[in-house]
Amino acid sequence: MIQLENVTTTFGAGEENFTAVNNVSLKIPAGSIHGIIGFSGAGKSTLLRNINLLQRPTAGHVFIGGVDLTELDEAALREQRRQIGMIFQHFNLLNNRTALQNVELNLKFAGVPKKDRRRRALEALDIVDLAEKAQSYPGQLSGGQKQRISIARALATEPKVLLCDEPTSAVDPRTTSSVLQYLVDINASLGITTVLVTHEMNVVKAIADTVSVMEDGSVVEEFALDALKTEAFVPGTSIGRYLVSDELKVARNNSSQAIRPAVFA
Ligand SMILES: Nc1ncnc2c1ncn2[C@@H]1O[C@H](COP(=O)(O)OP(=O)(O)OP(=O)(O)O)[C@@H](O)[C@H]1O
Repeated sequence: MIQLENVTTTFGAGEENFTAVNNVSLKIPAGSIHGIIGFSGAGKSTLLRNINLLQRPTAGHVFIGGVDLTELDEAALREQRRQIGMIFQHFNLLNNRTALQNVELNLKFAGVPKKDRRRRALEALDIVDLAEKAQSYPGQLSGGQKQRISIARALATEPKVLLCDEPTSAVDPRTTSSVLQYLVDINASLGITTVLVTHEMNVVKAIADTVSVMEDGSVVEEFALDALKTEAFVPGTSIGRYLVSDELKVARNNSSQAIRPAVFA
């Protein structure tokens, strides 16, 4: 179980300070998939990075499996972080290393003995069906393949928690489905608790069990995705209602006529 208790993250100091995450408390059951959704700037990525203390909260506590990460010294925190994998929107692969070397490097950072690294890296690449691309460099791979390599890199250390920061924002819709399918299959087969940040409700609807809606640094609403499937369910906040309605909202007004080039008149 992941438990956040009154987590606040403030950037800057004095009058220039800005609270990106404001007093968030959250419980995410072990083995579940939890979505964090909201508009740009809502504080989603900061909250996600609070979970592995990549961004240390200014206040509050982060428990994983009952251990309060905020109370640990650096050595103990490094140890705990081995249980937490992370994937990013832009993959964050090293371009001068092969897919295999990218995965192996993460195992090295995690303290896995050299003799075990190759086997474990290949096993992880196999989970995302990319063992045959082990010797390819990131520049030779598609966006979807790069994201699968980064999933393999995260999985290689056998984490209990997988943090995903906009994992499908940089890929096309078909590739989105494939990446999400891997995340769902991995969650089901390995029981990894998955937390996924996105601004797309479709992504949350496709794979999450529960969702937190964020606005201006706060979690304003939480609901189970099963509830969404019942016709009577309506989110309790206006942003929740906005996000679950899938329509693209684009305002057109008459003033746009005024800036039309004469050629279209
Ligand atoms: N290191 C930082 N220093 C100062 N301000 C920051 C820092 N990181 C984030 N912020 C600010 O905190 C707010 C929340 O940022 P965050 O990236 O968490 O939002 P988000 O919901 O993930 O947005 P997006 O969907 O655009 O990625 C933003 O206003 C951002 O400018």
